[in-house]
Amino acid sequence: MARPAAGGLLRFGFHGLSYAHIARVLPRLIGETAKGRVVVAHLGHGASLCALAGGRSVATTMGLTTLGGLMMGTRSGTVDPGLVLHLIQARGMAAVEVADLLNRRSGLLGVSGISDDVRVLGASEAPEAREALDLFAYRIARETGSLAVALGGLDALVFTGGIGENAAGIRASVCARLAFLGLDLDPERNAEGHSRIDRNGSTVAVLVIPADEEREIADEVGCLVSA
Ligand SMILES: Nc1ncnc2c1ncn2[C@@H]1O[C@H](COP(=O)(O)OP(=O)(O)O)[C@@H](O)[C@H]1O
Ligand SMILES: CC(=O)OP(=O)(O)O
Ligand SMILES: [Mg+2]
Repeated sequence: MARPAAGGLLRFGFHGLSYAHIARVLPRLIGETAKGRVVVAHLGHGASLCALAGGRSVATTMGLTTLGGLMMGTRSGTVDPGLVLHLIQARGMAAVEVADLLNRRSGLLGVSGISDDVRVLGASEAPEAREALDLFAYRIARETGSLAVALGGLDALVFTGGIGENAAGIRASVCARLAFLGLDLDPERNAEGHSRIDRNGSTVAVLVIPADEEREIADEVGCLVSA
């Protein structure tokens, strides 16, 4: 029997419509591999990862709120819980100020001090911009490693969302850090924006699939209407 959640609090995860769409289209793109161990990286203003086993979510990086997991445009992602206590107890910050700091003034914007937009940071020559993008890619790769443990390995990695679909440099930086898993990115296919961007012989398939949450909503409403 499932245990009742503490105070009704649940680990929700987010970007579910995006992940549902990927799980739906993946078999057409990679066949039987779609039934294996897949990590999907939804990288937009908000960013999260989802581990799919047999097409079903078994772990995600966001939890009760959209603050957890990856570093994002303006959100910190996971931090030491003691940091929050320190800011309140030792620095005298109000809870509302901490919430504003972690949600709206952290992430790519906070680290770079320049922008939350990957396009602006990619075009900047400031070392802080480079540092922010490197940290963003490092956090994605590190959390992908964590989800690979949850899955017991990795057969496919999918990039989606505005950054996942368009930022070839971020994809390359993430994939380089995951090469030890047997993931071999094809730099040309990645730069040219193909949907399949791993090299022949890569033990991990790497794909870029456009997010289509609207299509998922339409399909679900269609199912309800025709039921
Ligand atoms: N051509 C591009 N190159 C790099 N990054 C891009 C590009 N286009 C959009 N982005 C990034 O995508 C982000 C928005 O992603 P999107 O998935 O549209 O957001 P949302 O979470 O609001 O749906 C922007 O913050 C920007 O950093
Ligand atoms: C859940 C979430 O972070 O949404 P968005 O990516 O639209 O900010
Ligand atoms: Mg979106």
